[in-house]
Amino acid sequence: MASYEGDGGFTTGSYVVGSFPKDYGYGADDPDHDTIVTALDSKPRILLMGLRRSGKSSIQKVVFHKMSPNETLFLESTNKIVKDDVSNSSFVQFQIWDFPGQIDFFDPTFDSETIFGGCGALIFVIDAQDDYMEALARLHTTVSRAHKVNPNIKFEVFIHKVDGLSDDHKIETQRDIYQRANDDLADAGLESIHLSFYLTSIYDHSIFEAFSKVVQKLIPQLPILENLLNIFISNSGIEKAFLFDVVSKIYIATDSSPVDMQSYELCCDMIDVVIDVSCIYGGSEDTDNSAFDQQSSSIIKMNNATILYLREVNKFLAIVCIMREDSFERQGLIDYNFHCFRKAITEVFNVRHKHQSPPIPSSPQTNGILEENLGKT
Ligand SMILES: Nc1nc2c(ncn2[C@@H]2O[C@H](COP(=O)(O)OP(=O)(O)OP(=O)(O)O)[C@@H](O)[C@H]2O)c(=O)[nH]1
Repeated sequence: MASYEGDGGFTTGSYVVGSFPKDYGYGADDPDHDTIVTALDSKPRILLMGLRRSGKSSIQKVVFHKMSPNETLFLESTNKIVKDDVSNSSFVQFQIWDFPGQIDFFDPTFDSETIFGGCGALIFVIDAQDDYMEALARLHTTVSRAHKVNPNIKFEVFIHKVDGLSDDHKIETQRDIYQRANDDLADAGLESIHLSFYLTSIYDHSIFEAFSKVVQKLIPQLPILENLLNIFISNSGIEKAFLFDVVSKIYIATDSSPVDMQSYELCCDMIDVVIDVSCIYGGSEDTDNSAFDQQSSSIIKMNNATILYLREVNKFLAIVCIMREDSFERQGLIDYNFHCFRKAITEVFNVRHKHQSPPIPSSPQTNGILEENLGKT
């Protein structure tokens, strides 16, 4: 068990951005972890589709396997469906299926019932640096086919590789793709299908942010998590809090104040720093115990009177909070509230686990306990 309480030394602009170790150093088993692992037992699928070389495999490798963006240059073309179960290493209990670019829906061996049937979200990747007319035609075929089989699928369009475009060009491309894709659907009488669009690149945090939003739509407990985060931050003097899936750096929930990309990036960088420092200095030499566990926490003081505070929620989840330095003077209160928050989260997933059914839509009891406890401190 190790606890890293960093203090000072880090300033905005000078913090180290480390890479996540591939061999993630978790150790002692977390009692809550099994509950949470099985909580999302239905394991919906996320399908990654798009033309050849649009960047599907790169996205999957960068987000879930810590591959550095430059290494994706050497990825070979995918020739068959690659099914990746990320549930062993991540809170995100989904299977990601990476499809070859040249897949043919009219091939009799393509079993659309099975493929689209259990699918939660379909991510269609469009290479924004290339001519996208063919991709739009393929998007239309894919969406109409998938919707016919399973009308509950969420359709997510990643306008990808936007690192090569100027800001104006990005906006213009997004507008054009949005217009054309929706016009095609309207012409086919499918205007009821909703497409969500994201500008993404593996060379910055946009791909993690977009994936976060895709995953959040598939977490039935999201409104409760948001509610708990709102209560937690408003009673603790915290400005913003993200609940992170540590391995993928996807945020599975945040409070209801708007997300500003810079804050998200800062929190992602903090996770990298903490894991790197913990793995180097946190483990004890004579045991296999992990460097990073439930006791781990970190405080980074920035040179603009802002504090980043990270606490481990369980083996997969960490909360990262942003607050003013003076709010942190009451660290005892924040820590106490954090314990209430952690307990409430565990309860939320326990309910799901026990009843094997969707969670209670709002959880007045859980919130009540938390509020009461928060009030007492
Ligand atoms: N500039 C830029 N290049 C990217 C990005 N994402 C992926 N690439 C590059 O795009 C190329 C193709 O990526 P892949 O991930 O192999 O594409 P794919 O869609 O899986 O291709 P298939 O397996 O043939 O269907 C690689 O050289 C990647 O490095 C991005 O965000 N920006």
